[in-house]
Formats: sequence, structure tokens, C-alpha cells
Amino acid sequence: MTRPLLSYKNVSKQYNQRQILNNINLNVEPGMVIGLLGKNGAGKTTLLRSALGLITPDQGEIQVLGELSHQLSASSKQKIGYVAQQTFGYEGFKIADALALHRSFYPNWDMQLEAKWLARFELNSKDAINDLSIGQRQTLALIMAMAYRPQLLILDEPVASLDPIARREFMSDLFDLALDSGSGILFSSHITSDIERVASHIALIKQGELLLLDELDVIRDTVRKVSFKESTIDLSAYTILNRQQNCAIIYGYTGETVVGALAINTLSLEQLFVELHG
Ligand SMILES: Nc1ncnc2c1ncn2[C@@H]1O[C@H](COP(=O)(O)OP(=O)(O)OP(=O)(O)O)[C@@H](O)[C@H]1O
Repeated sequence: MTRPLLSYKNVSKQYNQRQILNNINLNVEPGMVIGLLGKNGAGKTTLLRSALGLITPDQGEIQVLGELSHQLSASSKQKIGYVAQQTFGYEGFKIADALALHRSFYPNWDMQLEAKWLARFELNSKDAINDLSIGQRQTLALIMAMAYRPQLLILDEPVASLDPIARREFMSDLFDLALDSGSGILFSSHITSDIERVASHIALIKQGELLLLDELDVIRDTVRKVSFKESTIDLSAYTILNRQQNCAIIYGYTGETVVGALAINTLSLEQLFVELHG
């Protein structure tokens, strides 16, 4: 078995006696693209930042490339790419100077990839960072995180400010990167169509708990909304993700008849998200 690139084991975190992460177990293996989905305040950023050692969990352990997340060596840091939710620094720099400085930290920097992406996203290296739009800054942050082909890429809502074409292109690059170089990617996004397009796996987080973690195809195939009249319906064969008076969201359905069900419906990722927060 390959060693996970990132591994959360029983990770919990509280802020002001409030549980923000609750016993999270999650592995990112080479080739995985995990889309992290959750409402505002669900704990996504806390989860992602703790992988980089920027937040220390109260309980549990996080291993990154075989090291503890709060004791990462310089060589491991060079193999991790991270794009934060907030815009990055380099104010007062021109794009070319910012890239030159950034590049100096990464011996594996791929100049051709940098040039290709600058051209594709129409960024002029002579332009000042201060004059860039939010989307252009985000594009540059993604180039800075991806041009050294990191083994592990952690992205916190990386494409929220990009236009649909740039989003699509970056998302497909993400996928290619993971497949070509055996990297693993953990990214949060509120854009379910993007997640559906590129993720191999979905991690759904609700109030700090990992409600669902599986391959996207398995989720598509086995998660269903079951409508019923009698609340005595037997759904014990399934994991119940949410249950209300006349319906339930079940996980583990394999096409059989469910006695007492009025309807058994498939759900898009967006519908599932809405149902789980209903
Ligand atoms: N340093 C902190 N001190 C106190 N509370 C915090 C701190 N950081 C985060 N929180 C709280 O933890 C919860 C989770 O925050 P987090 O940023 O992880 O959510 P998120 O899922 O990334 O949300 P969003 O989608 O809005 O970015 C929020 O209620 C937030 O207020």
C-alpha cells in the first residue's frame, strides 16, 4: 500500500469551547483529488491550515509526507503547494519580480509551465501586483503553488474569483497534475459543478464532522433520497445521512427494492448538499 501524502487521524480542534473539528479521519493518497465541501463556518479552512502546521489540533495527529504537520522539514515544505483563501503578499512587486523571488525557494520550479500559464491566463510579467484584479491575483497564486509540481496541493477555495473559463482550465490542470505526477490534491470549494467535474473523491464536512467521504462515483451510485409515508420504514441496511419526517438521505443503496418507499431518487452533489443541510 502506498503511504498517504496527508493523513488526519482522530483530529479535533476547539475554539472558545466550541468544537470546530470533531474527530476527523482522512487520507490523501497519490492521484486523489479530494473536493472538500461544507457550509460557511463548517471548518474547511481550519482543516486545511492544520495540515500545514499553521493550526495545532487539540487532539489527534496529522502526518504530511511522513512527517508531523507541525514539524515539517524544509525539504517537505518544498513539496507542498498551498493557496490560501485570502489574497497573498508581494504587494509593491511586479509579477516577474514576485515570481523570481518565489521561484528561488523551489529547486523543482518548471519555467515552461510558468510561461505557459502566464500566457494562457494573459498575465503580463511587467504588470504590478497592486494593479491586478482579485481574480488575476488568485491566478498568480495558483501558478505560484503549482509550477513546482508539488506532491501535495492544498487549496482553499482556489478558483472562487476566477471567471468560468479560467476556472475550467485550472480545474482540468489540477486533475492532470494529480494524474501525471502522482500528486494528491485537497481543495475546498462552494462550486459543486467544479467539484463534480474534477474531484475523484468528495469529503463533506458539517459542523466540524466528516459526514461523508468516498469516491465521487460511489456517492453518485449509492446515495439516494428515499421518500416514505410510514416512519416505521426499515432503513437499517443503510447509513442514514439525514432523516426527516417523510424522507431520508441514505448511503449504501445498491438498487434493491425498499419496502415502504414511495420513491427512491438520485441526487446531484448540489441537491445532496442542500438536503444534508435541510
Ligand atoms: N482563530 C479563531 N478563533 C476563534 N474561532 C475561529 C478561529 N478560526 C476559525 N474560527 C471559527 O471556526 C469555525 C470554522 O471556521 P473555518 O474558517 O474553518 O470555516 P470554513 O468552513 O472554512 O468557512 P468558509 O466557507 O466561510 O470559509 C467558524 O465558526 C469560525 O468562526
